[in-house]
Amino acid sequence: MKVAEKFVSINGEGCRAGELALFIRFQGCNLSCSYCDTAWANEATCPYEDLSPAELRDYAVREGIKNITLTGGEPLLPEGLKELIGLFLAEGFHVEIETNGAVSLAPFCGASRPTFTVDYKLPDSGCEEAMVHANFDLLQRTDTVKFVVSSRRDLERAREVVDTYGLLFTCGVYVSPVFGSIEAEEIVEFMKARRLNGWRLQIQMHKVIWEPEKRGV
Ligand SMILES: C[S@@+](CC[C@H](N)C(=O)[O-])C[C@H]1O[C@@H](n2cnc3c(N)ncnc32)[C@H](O)[C@@H]1O
Ligand SMILES: Nc1nc2[nH]cc(C(=O)O)c2c(=O)[nH]1
Ligand code: SF4
Ligand SMILES: [Mg+2]
Repeated sequence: MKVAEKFVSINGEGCRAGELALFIRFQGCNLSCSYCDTAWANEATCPYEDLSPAELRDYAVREGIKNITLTGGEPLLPEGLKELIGLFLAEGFHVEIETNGAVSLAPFCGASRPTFTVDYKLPDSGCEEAMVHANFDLLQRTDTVKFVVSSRRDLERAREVVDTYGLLFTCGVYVSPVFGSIEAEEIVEFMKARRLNGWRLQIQMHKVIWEPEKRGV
């Protein structure tokens, strides 16, 4: 499996934000979002370590961090992912997957499954047409749909998607600014004006703690 970077940090996003997590970032992605902050990991020329699922399991056991976040790139693409998830779950790790909404979750939703944070790519990302809406039927209370917004237009579309698919009844709903593109205050005003109960604003904590471009944190 092509691993672009692996590191221990605090999780800057998601339902376990602020907790320690071990990150595995896979190389390669099937989308090209306008705002992607890890475009470097999507390049075919990006240096990577080639590690087997068993090697990654052994690495995680050595590190001794209970939360594992699989990200990328797009983490649902690499061959061997199902095996890797199985090995991590068998060791008792909490496995969270940050996925882009453009890959079916179905193969990874057996009896024992990871937690998913599914991005819904909004109009300003340029990738909305790739969204797999059937994924919404597979989500559980412990999963999250995350909307990364750049504009008022994105916010309006996020609201439409949440209502159309009844997301507040099935999973968590998070909204997060494209870093530097929209003021968090504008998102809060939108939430207040529309009385968006149950929505949760999230700021990428690692970009506040470290330089926004810093890797490995
Ligand atoms: C780099 S992506 C990797 C996982 C997967 N490809 C995805 O898009 O969910 C991890 C998370 O970072 C978010 N992200 C990427 N660039 C961002 C930016 N400039 N500002 C805020 N969030 C960003 C994505 O929307 C996604 O939720
Ligand atoms: N600290 C930290 N937390 C994160 N949570 C999700 C991340 C990601 O890039 O998917 C990320 C990341 O890159 N760094
Ligand atoms: S799907 Fe994720 S990794 Fe791929 S381009 Fe979009 S934000 Fe970047
Ligand atoms: Mg990131």
